[in-house]
Amino acid sequence: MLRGKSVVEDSDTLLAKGLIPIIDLAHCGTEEHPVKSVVNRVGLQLQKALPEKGFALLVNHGILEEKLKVAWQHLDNFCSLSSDVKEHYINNIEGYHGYNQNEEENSEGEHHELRYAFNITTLKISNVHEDPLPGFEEHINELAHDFKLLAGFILQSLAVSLDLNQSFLYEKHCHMLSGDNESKLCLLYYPPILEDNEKNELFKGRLQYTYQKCASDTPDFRPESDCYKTSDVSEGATALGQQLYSSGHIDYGTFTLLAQDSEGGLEVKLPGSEKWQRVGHLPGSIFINAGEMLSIWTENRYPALSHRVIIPEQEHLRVRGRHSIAFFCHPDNITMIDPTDIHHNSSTEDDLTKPRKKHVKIAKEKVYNAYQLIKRRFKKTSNSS
Ligand SMILES: O=C(O)CCC(=O)C(=O)O
Ligand SMILES: [Fe+2]
Repeated sequence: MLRGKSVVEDSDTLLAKGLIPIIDLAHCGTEEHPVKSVVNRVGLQLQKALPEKGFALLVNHGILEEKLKVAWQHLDNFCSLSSDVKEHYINNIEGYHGYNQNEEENSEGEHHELRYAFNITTLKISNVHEDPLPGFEEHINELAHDFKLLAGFILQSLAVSLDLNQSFLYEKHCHMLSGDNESKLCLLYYPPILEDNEKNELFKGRLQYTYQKCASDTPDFRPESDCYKTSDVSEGATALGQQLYSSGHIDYGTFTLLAQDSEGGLEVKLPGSEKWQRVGHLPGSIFINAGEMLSIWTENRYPALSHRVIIPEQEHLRVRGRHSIAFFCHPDNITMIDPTDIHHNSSTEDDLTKPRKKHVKIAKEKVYNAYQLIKRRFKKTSNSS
């Protein structure tokens, strides 16, 4: 048994309690012709969901579950390649594109993968050889494109939700997956956690899924020190965090879209709360959460969601590991993340009646562009770890 285990019943999840905003994207149109009424309705739903919960579940988003499953199958095939073949895909050549090696040595000098991550940062690069992985590149590129389109739609609704011109945010993210923009699609596989064998116990002790070095050869902008927060330690996670796949963190972009293959222990802290709560799994849905840049842009009107992934208590879930796909939506690098932009471009009554003093105060604060914010965050993270 894993130490400190506390079984969360299915009925204990936010989903089962009916506390998750579910946003239906059916009939939303195409990228060139989004259906205005759906854009507006989704905008209204985001306007309520993001301040209150920091996240929502998207359904009927147009990305077929089958397509996600095929991507995970491809990732599994990739993971089972020998280390020397995998090495060809390590992402140190073209920025962060490609395979993120993340292995840890146990006390006997054996290497174990903690998390496999394959990133798609641009749709142009062709660094996946067809040979050992037929169809892999075509499939993941198509999937990355689908996520980009979905993000594009959400950006338009998000702008509407902030009383901005519909294209305001969309235009500031127009280089997603094409350079000068830190957005990426990340295919993730966390190998199963086995237990009850002495060696493995030792391995688990060093496992440090909490201490996510998952992108150790690339900037992983998450606050690593978070894994030692007492709130992570409470409610079933041990001090070393053996029960966490991913420690408590916020994402740094505008928002993240996350698909999961099953109930894999995703937990969130609702805005204003210090309590970790299990989300629950709605098959086929995509989880959307606000990132740090959106919270800066909106002066915390849409707070960045704290989340983590805990290793499921249920043996049958644990032994099959976890697959997920995250699309980190970032503004173009040169975009100034300036809250006054949102004020100036919006025309709500509230905005018009806001005291002038407030604007003066905002104007005085230093404004960074998206790239500078990422660098600053990275610097902070590496200083604290
Ligand atoms: O793997 C997951 O499902 C979550 C990953 C995550 O939150 C992240 O990489 O930022
Ligand atoms: Fe995250």
